[in-house]
Amino acid sequence: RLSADYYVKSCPRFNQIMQDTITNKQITSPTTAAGTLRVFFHDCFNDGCDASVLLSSTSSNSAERDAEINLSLPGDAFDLIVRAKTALEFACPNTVSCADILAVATRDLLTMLGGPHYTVYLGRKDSRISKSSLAESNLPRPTMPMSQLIDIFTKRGFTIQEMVALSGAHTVGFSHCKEFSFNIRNDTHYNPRFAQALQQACSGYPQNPTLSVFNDIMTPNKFDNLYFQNLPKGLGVLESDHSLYNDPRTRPFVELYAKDQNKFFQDFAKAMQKLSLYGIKTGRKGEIRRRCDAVN
Ligand code: HEM
Ligand SMILES: [Ca+2]
Ligand SMILES: [Ca+2]
Repeated sequence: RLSADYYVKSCPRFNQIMQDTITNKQITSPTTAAGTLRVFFHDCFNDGCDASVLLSSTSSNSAERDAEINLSLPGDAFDLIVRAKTALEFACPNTVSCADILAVATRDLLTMLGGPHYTVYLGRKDSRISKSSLAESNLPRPTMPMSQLIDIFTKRGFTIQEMVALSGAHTVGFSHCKEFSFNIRNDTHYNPRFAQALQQACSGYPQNPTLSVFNDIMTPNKFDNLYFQNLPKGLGVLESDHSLYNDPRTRPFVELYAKDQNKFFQDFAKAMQKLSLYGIKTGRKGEIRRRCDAVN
């Protein structure tokens, strides 16, 4: 039931409105792209790409967004979706789902950063449920052992290679100091000078929880394969980044993508397209929300 031109008749200006909104937002707030990519991932791994992550909590429900693991999702990503939805509701009311907006925004922002293009099939419906209690168990943590990380992906039908390709998303964006600081001193996988620099950058983090560092120190704002080239040099930020290189199950793919950016782009694009279809709701299993932060 999904199709690439799902809104051609019902909302002919869909692509144009998305493009305009995204370009404007990304130019004024350049951290939007990485933030949106992470929001999309966190939505999809929680019961599918159904915009459940966009719902706000109500007096009777604590929504995913308020789960501890999602508190660091940046406001700019949510703001982008609100802007796109507002413009789309004006042009074609009750037509475009928030889940489709998030999927297209993620793809278009990736392209703006220099990443690969892929077709996003459209026609997703929005969820009516969002539970903060489920978020923690569905999402990977940097402190999890590799077996558990692999489990989270394979349970959802993603191979180990697809997991590594998708982790290449850490070629852009930030990590807050609290996600890795406790670990720098004990983990021998860090390049010693890099460990020192990280410690310095994060020295004030208990008092200042907003302190953060780039995920890819070489090209933090460019979507490329430098993330994979960093890992063998001990220049990964999160413990899970280091593990991708240090675990024999994932290392071959890190080496492959470090050598061959085209292969990384091909595999990443395919895996993102697969992610964008994961657990989606169609027909009566969902709705077209009028506002992305509340059920109808
Ligand atoms: C393999 C398991 C993964 C773990 C343990 C993990 C963990 C994390 C953590 C802890 C952060 C820092 C967030 C912050 O402090 O604000 C982060 C950032 C990020 N992650 Fe992951 N992640 C994983 C996989 C993925 C995947 C599959 C994607 C997308 C396809 C992704 C996209 C991102 C992006 C884009 C950022 C930067 C966000 C920003 O700049 O606002 N991650 N990740
Ligand atoms: Ca979801
Ligand atoms: Ca990069």
